[in-house]
Amino acid sequence: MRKNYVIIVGGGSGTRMQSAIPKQFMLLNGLPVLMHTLTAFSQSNTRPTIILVLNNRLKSEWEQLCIKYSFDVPHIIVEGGDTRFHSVQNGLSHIKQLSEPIKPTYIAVHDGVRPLVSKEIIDYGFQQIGRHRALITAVSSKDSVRIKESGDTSRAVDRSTVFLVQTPQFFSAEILFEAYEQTYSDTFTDDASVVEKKGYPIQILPGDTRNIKITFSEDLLFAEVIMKSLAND
Ligand SMILES: Nc1ccn([C@@H]2O[C@H](COP(=O)(O)OP(=O)(O)OP(=O)(O)O)[C@@H](O)[C@H]2O)c(=O)n1
Ligand SMILES: C[C@](O)(CO)[C@H](O)COP(=O)(O)O
Repeated sequence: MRKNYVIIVGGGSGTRMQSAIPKQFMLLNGLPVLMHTLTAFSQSNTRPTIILVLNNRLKSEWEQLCIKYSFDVPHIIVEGGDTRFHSVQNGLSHIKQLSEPIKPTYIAVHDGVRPLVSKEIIDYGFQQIGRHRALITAVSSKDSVRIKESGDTSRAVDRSTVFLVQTPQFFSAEILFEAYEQTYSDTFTDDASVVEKKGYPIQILPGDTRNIKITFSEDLLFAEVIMKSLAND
C-alpha cells in the first residue's frame, strides 16, 4: 500500500506571457490550460491525489471555469506563494496536514502550465520512484551547447552531458519535506535544485520534447500544433 500525490503549481502571475488572462486559464484547444494538466494526471493509471496551488485572487475565477466547462476532476486547492518554491512549500504543508500515516508516500511536482504531459511519463515516474528517491524528467539539447566565459568569450561543451529539465519531478515524501524546510534561495529554480542542496542525488528519466512549458504567447500556438499531432498518433 502506498500513497501518491501530485502538487500542480499554478500560483504564478505569467509576467512573460504579458496577457490580461492568467496563462494557466488561457484556452488551449477550447479548454483552459490547467484543465488539460489536471486531466492528464486523472487519466493516468496512478491517479495521484491532486493538490492544485492557485493564488487566492484566482480561486473564484477557477471555480467559475470549472462550472462553465463541467470540469469534475477531483482536486484540492491550496493557496499560492510568492515564488514557485513557496507555492510548492504550501502544497507540501497541506499534504502534511492531510497525512493519513501511509508509508511509503510519493509526491510528484508538476508545472500547471505544462498541459501536454503524457500519462506514460506520469505512470513511469511513479513506478520508478520506488527504486530511486529523487527522479526528474529531462530532454537532451538538439542544438549545440556553449558556456559563457568571462568577457565576450564562450566555450563549446559536450551536449551529451547537458539536460534540459522538465516536470513532473518525483520524490519520496520524506526527502521532499526535508528539502523544503530550507531557507529560500534564488538558485532554487525547480524541485530538484532544492532536494540536491540537501545532498540527495537526482536521477534523470527521459522527458518528452512535446511536454513544453507555456511561457510566451507563441508557446500556446506550438501547444495547439503538438496536441493535434498527438491526436493523430
Ligand atoms: N509564485 C509562483 C510562481 C510560479 N508558479 C508556477 O510555477 C510554474 C512555472 O513557472 P512559470 O512558467 O515561470 O510561471 P509564472 O511564474 O506564472 O511566469 P513568469 O515567470 O513569466 O511570471 C507555473 O505553473 C506557475 O504557475 C507558482 O505556482 N507560484
Ligand atoms: C520547473 C521548470 O519548469 C523546470 O524546467 C523551470 O525551472 C521553471 O522555470 P521558470 O523560470 O519558473 O519558468
